[in-house]
Amino acid sequence: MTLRQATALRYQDGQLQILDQRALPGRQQWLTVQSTEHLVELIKSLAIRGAPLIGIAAVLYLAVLARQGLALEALRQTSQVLRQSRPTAVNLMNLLDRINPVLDQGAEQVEAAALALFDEDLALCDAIAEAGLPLIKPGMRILTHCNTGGLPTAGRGTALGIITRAQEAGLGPFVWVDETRPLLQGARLTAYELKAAGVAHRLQVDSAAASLFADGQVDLVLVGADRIAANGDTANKVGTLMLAVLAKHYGVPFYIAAPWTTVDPACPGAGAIPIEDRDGSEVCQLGEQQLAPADTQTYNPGFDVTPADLISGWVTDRGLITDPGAFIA
Ligand SMILES: CSC[C@H]1O[C@H](OP(=O)(O)O)[C@H](O)[C@@H]1O
Repeated sequence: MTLRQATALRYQDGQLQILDQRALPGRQQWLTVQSTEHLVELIKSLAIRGAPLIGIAAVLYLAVLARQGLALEALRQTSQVLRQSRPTAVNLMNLLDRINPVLDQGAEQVEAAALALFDEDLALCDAIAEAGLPLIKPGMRILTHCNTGGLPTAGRGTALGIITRAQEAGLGPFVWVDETRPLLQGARLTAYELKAAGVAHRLQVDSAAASLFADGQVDLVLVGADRIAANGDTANKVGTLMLAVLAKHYGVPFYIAAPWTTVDPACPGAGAIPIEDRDGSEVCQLGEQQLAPADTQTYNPGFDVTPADLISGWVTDRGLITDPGAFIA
């Protein structure tokens, strides 16, 4: 049985479908991946998004091509093309590195390897939720950024997976949701997921976070990651570093939640993490509405890097890590 169903991805018998996250929360639009070029466009445009899910979509699409009988050299070239689709989230590279060695072993082996990577991420999400649960005290007010639930993973998510696990445990967490400009993953996706999970939350513009800290309204910051370097420096959605500095200043614990597939032991630290420089139209427009003159020069990094010394700990599938030395190979 090859069916695999995640919140935003479905694979069965050589067909890969994705829930277009650009259309959420207004429209539930499922798309069938038509070609490598189509998949790259879906990843680049964040129809498919989230460090774990990008990698899972890539390896499952190699299974689609292998079942179609694509030649080995073409499979290898496709793997290289997919590797370039988004440079920061290392899960993509880590998962491709794990399926590349079996590309010459036939469609059945390629598909089995891809499905195993899907199943692994689902289990990693559950392990992260259990490892993070002890951090959550009853009624805790948690601030989160971007979106880290079931939408960007094969399972229940990373940071949001811990929060919904705490909800299931009756701890009644409250979540401050950063809207997360410019693509609004918080407003569009995290609020959508928390509402579905019955978790109390309020949405704020990113720049309102500072006053929440100043007013003593935040007990914990819990966010995801796209790449954890060997020294613990951690890349995540732009705006995360600002929260880490605020948390340090106001004495609030700041935790990262991520599977070990987000760790890059070959990356020495912040300066070596490639940060995606995204199109300025994302800043100058809001959907079809022009906010700034179209030719306005912009600065639109997709991510920023929080230095390890601003991070209280990393919740991973291998447990709660507080020593950044744990990420060295
Ligand atoms: C569990 S998703 C991890 C990570 O990915 C998101 O980035 P994007 O929405 O650009 O794919 C965000 O940085 C999350 O924290």
